[in-house]
Amino acid sequence: MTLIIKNVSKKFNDFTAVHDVNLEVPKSTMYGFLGGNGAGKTTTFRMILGLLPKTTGVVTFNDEPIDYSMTNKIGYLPEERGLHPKLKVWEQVQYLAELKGMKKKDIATELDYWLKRFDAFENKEKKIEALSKGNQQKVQLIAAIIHKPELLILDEPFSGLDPVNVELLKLAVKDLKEQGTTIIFSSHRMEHVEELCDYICIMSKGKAIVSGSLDNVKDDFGKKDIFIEGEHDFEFLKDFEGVEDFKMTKKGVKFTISDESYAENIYQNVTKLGYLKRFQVAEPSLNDIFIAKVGEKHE
Ligand SMILES: Nc1ncnc2c1ncn2[C@@H]1O[C@H](COP(=O)(O)OP(=O)(O)OP(=O)(O)O)[C@@H](O)[C@H]1O
Repeated sequence: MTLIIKNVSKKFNDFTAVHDVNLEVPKSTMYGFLGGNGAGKTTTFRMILGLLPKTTGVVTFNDEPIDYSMTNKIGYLPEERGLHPKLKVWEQVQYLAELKGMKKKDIATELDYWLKRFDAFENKEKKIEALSKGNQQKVQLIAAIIHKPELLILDEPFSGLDPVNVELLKLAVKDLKEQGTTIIFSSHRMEHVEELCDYICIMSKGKAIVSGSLDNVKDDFGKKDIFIEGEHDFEFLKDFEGVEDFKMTKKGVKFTISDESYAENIYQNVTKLGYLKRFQVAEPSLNDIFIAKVGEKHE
């Protein structure tokens, strides 16, 4: 395991913002953090980075505690974007990259590469304050990745980006992962996490209530979605054993079964009706899991 988070907790006065979080993040994987507002994601990230005093627990990266000596190996996109409004884009990135130990010549080459890749090369000479919010975010993101970090932590990297830029960013993080970077990011958008991540953690009220590989999380959840489409009345399926969350759709029905073993009986009954355009047993979506888990009580 590259990053190990053991028994990590943080209190702000009497309020427990993060409670006993334990996670293992393998090298060169993407780990997605989901959770409602105030769930504890940013606090966890800040603890991983050693930015919060008076925390309990242990965080190691490649078997060493994370401290200042590791700064060149780590990239961080904080939730609160912190760029200097009066600096030009290249000056800002150069300043931050030099702090990470890069040489001016390498910074210039890498900056041009990333600005072009993020379709923002024309902003190189502009002041930060003259850029839109999304374009400022791209600059901060470049500053987080320009030194090719081994560990990259991105706090809501997709927020505020238009769909074209979301795609550019997705491709970039996928490439970084392929090249060996271990990436953690938070998002409120389930579909981004579902598409990109090998591992997920759902936080609720400071606790990691679900964590592990996406496949295991889906298997453990157990439930499956069934989609049926055709020109028949499917209403009778509502009363079948194991059927939950029954919903009529424009083309048929969608519901959940509490275990895949219920699918066969449903299939046999529904095929008696005649031609079907669709009968699909699908993995639960992350959205289904999130709603089911975060909706439950976690004491
Ligand atoms: N410096 C602080 N002092 C007091 N309370 C804090 C501090 N920082 C965070 N908190 C509290 O800790 C809890 C967790 O906050 P955190 O920012 O980690 O949540 P989050 O999951 O990142 O939320 P969001 O999705 O809204 O960004 C919240 O209730 C927040 O108000």
